[in-house]
Amino acid sequence: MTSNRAKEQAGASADLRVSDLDVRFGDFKALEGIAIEVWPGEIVGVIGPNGAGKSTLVNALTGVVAPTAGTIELCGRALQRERPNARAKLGLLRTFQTAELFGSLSVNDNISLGIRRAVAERGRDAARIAIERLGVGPLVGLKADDLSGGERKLVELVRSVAGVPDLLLLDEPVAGVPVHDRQRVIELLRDHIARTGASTLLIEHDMEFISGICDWIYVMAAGEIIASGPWAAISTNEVVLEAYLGSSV
Ligand SMILES: Nc1ncnc2c1ncn2[C@@H]1O[C@H](COP(=O)(O)OP(=O)(O)OP(=O)(O)O)[C@@H](O)[C@H]1O
Repeated sequence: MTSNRAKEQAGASADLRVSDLDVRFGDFKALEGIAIEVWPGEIVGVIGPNGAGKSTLVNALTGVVAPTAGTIELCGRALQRERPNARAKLGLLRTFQTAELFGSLSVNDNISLGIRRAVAERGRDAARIAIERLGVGPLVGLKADDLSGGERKLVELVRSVAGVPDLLLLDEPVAGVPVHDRQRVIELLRDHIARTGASTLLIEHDMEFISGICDWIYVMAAGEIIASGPWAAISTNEVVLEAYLGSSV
C-alpha cells in the first residue's frame, strides 16, 4: 500500500482520481470536496455511518448522479461527462448493494453478458477462475431468479470480474453473503488483482471484511472525507470513532 501510494512521486498515474467532488440535491450538500485516489493493484475501502454519502459517491462515480463540481479520472481520462454505459466500456465496472441480474436468464448467460468485447478471451478466463474460486459452478445452469440473495451477489461479482475492469467498484460486496463465503470473496479479489493489475474501490459496512482486505480506507461523514489511512490508523482514530458515535469501528 505504502509503495503504491509512493508511486505518485515516481510519476505513475492513479487508476482512479477523484478531486474536489461536490454533489448537491437542491440546497443540501450530499458530497463536498471529496478527494480519493486508487492506485493500480490496490483495494481501497470507503466507510462511514448511515447517511455519510457513500451511495451518492458510488452514483457520482458511475454517472447516475451528476456532480455539481469536481473531476473524476479513470486511468488519466476524465469521466465526469461520460454516461454510465460509456464509463463501463472505458473500464469502470460495478456491483450493486442488491445484486442486479437478469432474473429470467441463466446464471451462465448473466455472466456471459459481463464479458466486454474488448477483452473477450481474458474475460472468459477471468469468469472461469472466479466461478471456481467462489464455488458457484453448481449454479451456472439455474435461472437467476431462483438464487438466494447471497448467491446473486456472488454471481454479480463473477460477472463484473469477467469484464476485466480497470477499476472494480463494489457496493457492499458481502452484504447478505454467508460468513463462510466471505473469505472466498477476499481470495478472488486478491487473485484477480494479482493477475490483471486491476484495482478495487469498495463500500462496505462489515468492518471485519474491510480490515481484512483493504490496503487503504477513506472514512466519510456528513458528505466529507474525515480521515484516510490503513486500517490500523483508522480503527484508532479519535475523529473516526466520534463519527460513529461510539459504535465499534
Ligand atoms: N436523490 C436525493 N435527493 C435528496 N437527498 C438525497 C438524495 N440521495 C441521497 N440523499 C441524501 O444524501 C445523504 C447521503 O445519502 P447516501 O445514501 O449517499 O448515504 P450512505 O452513506 O450511502 O448511507 P447508507 O449507509 O445508509 O446507505 C443523505 O442525507 C440522503 O438523505
